Amino acid sequence: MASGNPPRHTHLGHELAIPHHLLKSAASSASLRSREEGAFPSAPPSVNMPMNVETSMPSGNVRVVVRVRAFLPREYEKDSANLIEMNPVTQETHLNPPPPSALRGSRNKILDRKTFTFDNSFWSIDRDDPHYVDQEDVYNALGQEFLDHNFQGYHTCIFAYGQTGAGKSYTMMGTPEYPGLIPRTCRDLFERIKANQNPNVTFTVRVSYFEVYNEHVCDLLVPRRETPVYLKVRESPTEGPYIKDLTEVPVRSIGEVLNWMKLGDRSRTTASTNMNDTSSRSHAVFTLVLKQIEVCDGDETIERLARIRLVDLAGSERANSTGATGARLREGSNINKSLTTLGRVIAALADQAGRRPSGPNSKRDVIPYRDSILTWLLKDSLGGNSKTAMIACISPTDYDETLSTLRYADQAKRIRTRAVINQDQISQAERDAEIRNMQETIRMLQQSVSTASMTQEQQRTQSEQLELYQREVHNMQRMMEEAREVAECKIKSLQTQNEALRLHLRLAIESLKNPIPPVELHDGDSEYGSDDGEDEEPSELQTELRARLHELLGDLGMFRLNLADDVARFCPDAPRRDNAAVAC
Ligand SMILES: Nc1ncnc2c1ncn2[C@@H]1O[C@H](COP(=O)(O)OP(=O)(O)OP(=O)(O)O)[C@@H](O)[C@H]1O
Repeated sequence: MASGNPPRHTHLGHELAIPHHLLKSAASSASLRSREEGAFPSAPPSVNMPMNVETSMPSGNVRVVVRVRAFLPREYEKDSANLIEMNPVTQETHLNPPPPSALRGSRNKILDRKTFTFDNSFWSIDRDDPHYVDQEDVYNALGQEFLDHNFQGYHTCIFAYGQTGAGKSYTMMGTPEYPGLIPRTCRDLFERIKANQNPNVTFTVRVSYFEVYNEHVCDLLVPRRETPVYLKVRESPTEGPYIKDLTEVPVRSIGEVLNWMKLGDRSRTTASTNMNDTSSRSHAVFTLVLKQIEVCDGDETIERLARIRLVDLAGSERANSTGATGARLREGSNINKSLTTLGRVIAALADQAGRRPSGPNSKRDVIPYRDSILTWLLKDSLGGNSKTAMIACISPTDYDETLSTLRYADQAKRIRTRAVINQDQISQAERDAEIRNMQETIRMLQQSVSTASMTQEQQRTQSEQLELYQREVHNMQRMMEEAREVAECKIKSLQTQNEALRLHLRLAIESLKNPIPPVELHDGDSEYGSDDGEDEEPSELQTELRARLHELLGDLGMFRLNLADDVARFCPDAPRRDNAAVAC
């Protein structure tokens, strides 16, 4: 939108031409300006980030890991066989066919041993195994690296996929005893912020939490009501799909995030099925937005923005194994519908990535994001501006479901996203001007909506347009507010420094007017010393006091030298004194 002919907005059956500069500013303001991946040489030293961010993720590809969970009591009871093998060196995952005794009577298809290779194969079956991967290991292998990307200004998304009861919620959320990736990410985020040494950088964190249940979006950070409130999904040309009126709360500590997380978890839709006592019946999306504002010289600020999206999908399931009927069955079919759409989106993206780079006129496939709310909301994470990872969770005992999950994951490996650093460097004056331009655009749109007899369709389009602009202005105002707060802090600290300098100078001038006479210290000169102490050893206290006195006199000498320097710098007309004379 920023170049070429200005797009025209339909108005009253004619076209309403919005001045080009207004459109340009509106388009560029809502999303932070981005740099191409790799263009940003290294993280600023202010951010607690390894200088050499080591990444095993090939540039742009979705990172795919697989995790096999421990046996559950019901699997022990049935004496189920373990079908999974993993090679910690090659990261291969092997799926073996079940023993003939475990095959259902009618089954006559021959099952093969299947092998897949992922970025990581996490073995979480037996805690006593030397290669056992616990919650911390998963975080260290994946979460840490993704948080590094966030501090660099990249959006990221980690989502857990797998059949019901395969360990998605355990991996993402975990238990109080074994916290998962989400609480660990939050903790590490605040620890890194606390460790930041650069006083010019300030951090703000906001959190939101929603679920997609039966193709409806519910805000998990507002208390549940009798009649559920469903939120609408909208799409902005600059931000992509977003949820209108979703609660986003600022958080200042890990304690605050955990409280919100608990509140959200209590509102989440879960139910007991044959496969899982606390089965998630919805897709839950936990999002943190990290903003870093660095105040530079003048009124310029650099802002880096990262969205950290952590998704616990509902489990894919077969109706006969979950034993679902009624509402559970309807939930299940909706869950499967959105997961099937997710599968189609992944397949289309993988297919697109597998083809040779297309020429300027070649047609790109339409990716069916809009076929489900889940895929529409994850559009950016799956095929856009995000570094993305998929954790495929598998059970060690179910051949068919595990094979389907592994195939899904294998396809996801081929997807390439286009992550960019979301960074904006702009002065307050420029931003003020942009806001004024956008407000002007809104005023024109308001006029066009209210003045004339438009068809309902035109009115709807105009209103949507208006809503988008208003959201953009709101975002800009919030950014300005944050930048202003940071600048005010900086000004306060400069004022304090200024005060200190003034005091220093006043002392300097006073010292010039009333010079302190040089003091000479002789070893015997102390009210604590002895007069005839020639042959008497000084006490420990005396030695200590003498040393301290020497130290103080040394400091005094330095102080006087500094004063003389300051006087020479700040009061060049004052009578000059010999430095050597003022120093002791
Ligand atoms: N790595 C693991 N180690 C030990 N127990 C695990 C592990 N992963 C999962 N579990 C246990 O397995 C059970 C099912 O796990 P979880 O609820 O995470 O599955 P899920 O994939 O989220 O299922 P659903 O899709 O139905 O919500 C839980 O009792 C959980 O504690």
